[in-house]
Amino acid sequence: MNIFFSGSIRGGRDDRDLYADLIEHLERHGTVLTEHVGTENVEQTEAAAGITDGEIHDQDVEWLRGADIVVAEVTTPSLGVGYELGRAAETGKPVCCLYRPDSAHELSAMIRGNDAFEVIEYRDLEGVESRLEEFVREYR
Ligand SMILES: O=c1[nH]c(=O)n([C@H]2C[C@H](O)[C@@H](COP(=O)(O)O)O2)cc1CO
Repeated sequence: MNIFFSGSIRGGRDDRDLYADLIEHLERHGTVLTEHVGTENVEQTEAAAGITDGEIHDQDVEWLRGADIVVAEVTTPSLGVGYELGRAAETGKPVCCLYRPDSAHELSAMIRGNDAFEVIEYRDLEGVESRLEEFVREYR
């Protein structure tokens, strides 16, 4: 199973460690196409490799097309994550959005208000693992 994991990069990296943990968890169930979202210094690595924003966009959309499911951590608001979710919604792929309500960020109505998205509210990794697993198993 191919999994597209979406998480904030230029929107802010406060949750980077959590993304890495979620990706590690998801990798037990399939291939995470966007492993770099959880890695340190992702932008510096892309810049050093001479990858342009256009290439980042096109590669991302290609991975999105090849994904069976989409899992997004949406607590840190990100234009890129919102864009990916909008495109995913158009394809009808299963989308799961993970949100921590005890954060300072209110979840957008464009995410919570889309009935096609499964929104899981949680506090920490331990509290979300089994629900995430349920979601993944549903589409395996
Ligand atoms: O360097 C990047 N590489 C990359 O893959 N992305 C994709 C994956 C993330 O799920 C999403 C993050 O968007 P943003 O950078 O606007 O927070 O966009 C985004 C960037 C930077 O915008």
